[in-house]
Amino acid sequence: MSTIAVLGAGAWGTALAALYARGGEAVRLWGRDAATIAAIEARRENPRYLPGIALPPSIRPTTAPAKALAGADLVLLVVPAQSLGGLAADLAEDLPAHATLVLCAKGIERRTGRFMSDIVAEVLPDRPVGILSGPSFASDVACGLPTAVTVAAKDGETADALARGLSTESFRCYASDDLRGVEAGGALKNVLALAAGVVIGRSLGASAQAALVTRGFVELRRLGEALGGRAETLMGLSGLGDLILTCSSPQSRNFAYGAALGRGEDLSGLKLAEGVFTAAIAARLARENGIEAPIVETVAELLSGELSVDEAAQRLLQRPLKREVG
Ligand SMILES: NC(=O)c1ccc[n+]([C@@H]2O[C@H](COP(=O)([O-])OP(=O)(O)OC[C@H]3O[C@@H](n4cnc5c(N)ncnc54)[C@H](O)[C@@H]3O)[C@@H](O)[C@H]2O)c1
Ligand SMILES: O=P(O)(O)OC[C@H](O)CO
Repeated sequence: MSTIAVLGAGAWGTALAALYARGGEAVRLWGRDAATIAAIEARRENPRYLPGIALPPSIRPTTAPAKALAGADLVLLVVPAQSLGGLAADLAEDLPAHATLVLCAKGIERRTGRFMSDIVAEVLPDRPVGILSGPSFASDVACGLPTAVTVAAKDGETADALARGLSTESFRCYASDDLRGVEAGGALKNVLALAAGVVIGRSLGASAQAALVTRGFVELRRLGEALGGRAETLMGLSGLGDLILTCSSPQSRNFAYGAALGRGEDLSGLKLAEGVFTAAIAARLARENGIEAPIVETVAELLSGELSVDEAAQRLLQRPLKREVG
């Protein structure tokens, strides 16, 4: 049995806590929001982020980081990408020396262009670090529905050990030593899910959706490779797999955000959509690396208000014709 500290009591942190508590691990769940933690303690439910899903009684919720971290073998960092650097710095003193960190956010730090593993390597150097990414909606995982994801680490042995430690009967983890490929796939698919949502919200049709997702995948692969990932990783669960999931389901918050944008609705009050924070920095990284990424760039300009939805669609359709491959 492992002792697992889950840091971040939003939808994904709560789902992972439920998954591992049901699997018999000792799980502590830390959150900064006292009302959410109190509700989990009292009602065995996270009413704000995962309403209606019963949580195992063995989860130990807390607002005290030191309590969550004491004696933990595995520490799952499950806050949004833009908050990871601050959280890692705050927790440095309480982290057990031997604990392996598992980074669960999908994004790129917009101010610096750093991926999640870069942030942690700088703030908490010399720690064993893994990335967990792949097609996995929090509510599915919290309910025990099956899926498969990728767990990556810089070296294959650490990745294999993490994949064994993090797999359960319903949650199948494949190991990878391509850390950058796995985190690039997870971050970039969010930007493309926004675009797919816009297509559906603007009623442009299922044909346009399939075309956009296919060309979006070309961009994900090109840019992911330019940033250091491997093509076969980007074609795996954390790239193509998660792209398929989030570009086809309104259950995806990124897709839902794009759909609301496409319908011209008020966007305030929507749930976390990581692609909103990643789009501009991904477009900048593409430009800096000489990578053609018209969909990613168009999403960034749409979000910044430089383009309307109809102008964005026209711009993509009117690009010069070219060969599909090469
Ligand atoms: N929800 C999913 O289905 C899912 C699945 C896989 C990966 N992820 C990724 O996990 C990450 C977290 O997503 P989520 O769904 O849990 O989001 P969420 O909006 O449901 O919850 C975010 C949580 O982080 C907390 N938080 C935010 N900033 C913080 C800070 N500075 N310090 C401490 N806590 C902070 C919030 O209070 C909240 O509890 C994202 O990068 C997301 O892409 C989500
Ligand atoms: O709801 P989304 O769009 O953040 O997607 C959640 C997960 O990343 C799906 O794998």
